[in-house]
Amino acid sequence: MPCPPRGCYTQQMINKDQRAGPANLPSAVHQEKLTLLLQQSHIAAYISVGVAAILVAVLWEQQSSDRLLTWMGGIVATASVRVVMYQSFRRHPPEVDENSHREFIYFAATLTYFAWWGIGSLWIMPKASYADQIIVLYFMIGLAGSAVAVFSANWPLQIGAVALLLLPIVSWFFAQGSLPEAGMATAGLIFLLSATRSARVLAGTIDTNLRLKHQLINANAVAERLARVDELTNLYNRRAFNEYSRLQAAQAQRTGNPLSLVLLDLDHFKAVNDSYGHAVGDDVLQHVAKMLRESVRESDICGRIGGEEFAILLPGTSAEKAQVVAEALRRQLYEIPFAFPDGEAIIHASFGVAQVRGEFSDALQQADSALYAAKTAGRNRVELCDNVTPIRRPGGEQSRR
Ligand SMILES: Nc1nc2c(ncn2[C@@H]2O[C@H](COP(=O)(O)OP(=O)(O)OP(=O)(O)O)[C@@H](O)[C@H]2O)c(=O)[nH]1
Repeated sequence: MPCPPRGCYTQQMINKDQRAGPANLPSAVHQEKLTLLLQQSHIAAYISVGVAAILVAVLWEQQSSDRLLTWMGGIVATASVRVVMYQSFRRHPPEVDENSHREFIYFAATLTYFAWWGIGSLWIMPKASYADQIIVLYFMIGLAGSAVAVFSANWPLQIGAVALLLLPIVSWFFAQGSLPEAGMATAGLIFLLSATRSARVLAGTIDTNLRLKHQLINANAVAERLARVDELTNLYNRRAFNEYSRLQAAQAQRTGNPLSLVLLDLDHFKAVNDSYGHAVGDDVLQHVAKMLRESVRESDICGRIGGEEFAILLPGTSAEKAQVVAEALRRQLYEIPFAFPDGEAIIHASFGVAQVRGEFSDALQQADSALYAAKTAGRNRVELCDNVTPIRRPGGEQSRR
């Protein structure tokens, strides 16, 4: 089947739309937050390994090299888990609606990384000098600040990272009991509380923005669908059918492949509405649409182009073959009675067939003439345009809508 134009619905897409509906909003937002988080945090993992190396260099003279290198090894190992997991997410992104255990492992690895930083900082901090303690506290506060920004898409991870980084060192300072250390502890605590508050505000703002974004995406998808699909029958509406058919006609002219058009109009449909009411009339239209959808090829395009008028475009099909298809549809409709409230009755339709040989509008007029000929010849029959003298309906094509 030739590729449909961009933004144009194919029948398969319409069928898929019917099944899928708009994306699940909470899942779509969750997935986007996860993507945002992963994108930011894997670069942050490299940066924080660099920062750890600087801290090791700064403390090299004051602390045992074994201890510093062991701590650095732990930082590299836990950061590597985050990077490897990021690569795995990149290669196999989680589906919307998937409840991913990988996500849990990633969160656990990230929190372990920050716990290693937070608890390890006490282990590598030279306890004898205030200057060294301030240096370590400075590094921890800086890292906590960047964690607020990096994990802004996930509030629990933000708070977890900041708490794991700062709580051990702040508690240790408080436990020392001296005034300078209590001052450093208080400064760290104030930073911890303000970072927690900022984290919450930032995460809330991101959540609201993503929700609005996905609501807009869903609303656009629904509007796009409504503009092209007939709500009652889920077939193409007239505008979309014509648009698609014009493109197919141009393509058929280029490739030389045959293309045909079948129009069908239910017979005496007014009587159905008058006898059973509009709601039953709608049921009949849906019944016919379902039959058409299920009977034609996947590559054929069905549309409801008027009240009780349908059209089918058949790529790769000559008028003679389209006439056979139309005849089969006519018989199928005629042979399967419709269950009306007071019993079964036959629904039938008249068909007009034409081959699209140039402009689609010409073929539409020819098929319409053939359809009119089928109506005037007694209804419930198929006419091929080549067999009928072109007839303009009284009042022209417009008068039927
Ligand atoms: N239930 C329902 N009826 C519709 C809809 N659109 C158009 N109609 C009705 O379709 C009927 C068309 O009537 P006519 O144009 O006289 O055609 P007909 O009765 O089928 O007669 P022939 O085509 O000459 O066989 C009218 O009663 C319209 O109200 C719709 O969406 N739902």
